Amino acid sequence: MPFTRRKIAVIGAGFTGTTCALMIAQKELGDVVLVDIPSMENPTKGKALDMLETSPVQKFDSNITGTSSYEDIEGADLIIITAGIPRKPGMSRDELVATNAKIMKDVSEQVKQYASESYVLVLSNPVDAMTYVCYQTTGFPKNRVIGQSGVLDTSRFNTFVAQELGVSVEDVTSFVLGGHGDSMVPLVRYSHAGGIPLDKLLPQEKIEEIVERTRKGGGEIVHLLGEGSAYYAPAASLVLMVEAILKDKKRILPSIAYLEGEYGYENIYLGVPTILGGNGIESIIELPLSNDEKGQLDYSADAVKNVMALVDSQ
Ligand SMILES: NC(=O)C1=CN([C@@H]2O[C@H](COP(=O)(O)OP(=O)(O)OC[C@H]3O[C@@H](n4cnc5c(N)ncnc54)[C@H](O)[C@@H]3O)[C@@H](O)[C@H]2O)C=CC1
Ligand SMILES: O=C([O-])CC(=O)C(=O)O
Repeated sequence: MPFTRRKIAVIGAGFTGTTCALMIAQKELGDVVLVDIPSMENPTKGKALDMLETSPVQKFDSNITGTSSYEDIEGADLIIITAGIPRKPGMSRDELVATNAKIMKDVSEQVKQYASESYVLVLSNPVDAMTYVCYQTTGFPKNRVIGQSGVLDTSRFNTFVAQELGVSVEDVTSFVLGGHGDSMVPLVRYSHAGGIPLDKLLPQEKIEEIVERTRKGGGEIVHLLGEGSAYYAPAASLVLMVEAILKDKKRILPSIAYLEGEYGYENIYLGVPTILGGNGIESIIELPLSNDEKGQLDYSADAVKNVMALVDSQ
């Protein structure tokens, strides 16, 4: 059998979707099909063509097409769902739940119909609950329905740490657990720069400032933009996860995963450390947590459960 190219569908051709599509093509991870609603068909085709026309300059051979027809995602290996509305300044992500749950359900039905073997990465907010909607609607196994939050939240944390220390971002590693909201749990105890624990390098109050800024990192960008929300770092985070899966890299990355007993939680999608590889979420890593860390994670899990209950009651 000849080798074939990977097919990656990006649903939602807005800021995050298009940025992600271009990054995927630049890395030649596969051919990209960008999908949006019928009234956006021409702009979606136009964005795809414009991106494709960068390929001779940027030297990539991935194809990029735009469509509003779900038949075009037929047989996709991987689906990225960014469809939905972003929040406005002053809003929480959870306030998007009613509108975006409907969109997520519609999109997930199409994914189930046309790409039943695909791996799905969800970005739309409130992302923990939207990943749950996608899981329920597609009926796909839990290792194939994955949400993105922790790679982005960790990237923000690492950015602030590197800035504060005046060192390379490449040397900073950390973990952020929990829901993608202001109650997320940056795990300072598991954060290092050059292998040195963070609390040996920065005073406690500086670390607390960074934790707080990370928790509100999405809101900081929403406020600065005035309209819409972050898209460069979210798209880059998605692409890291795409690469981990399509190249079977077995990366240790935070993912929003369906928990069935891990960390003491049942039937909830929550951000936890995972091994991401060719089979999606291949396993969940259970880190030992202090009482304080577990208390913070419980609080965050409760916040996610409340939003999941809203989608269950819709
Ligand atoms: N989980 C995370 O870390 C992050 C989540 N987000 C979320 O991602 C979502 C998208 O954000 P942006 O791309 O900035 O928004 P955007 O408004 O630029 O793009 C969303 C696109 O979805 C499309 N859309 C709406 N309904 C659709 C449907 N039924 N089928 C296909 N497409 C549909 C819209 O026409 C629009 O083009 C938002 O909900 C935002 O809050 C954004 C950044 C980070
Ligand atoms: O803040 C938002 O609404 C978008 C998002 O999830 C993020 O940038 O973390």
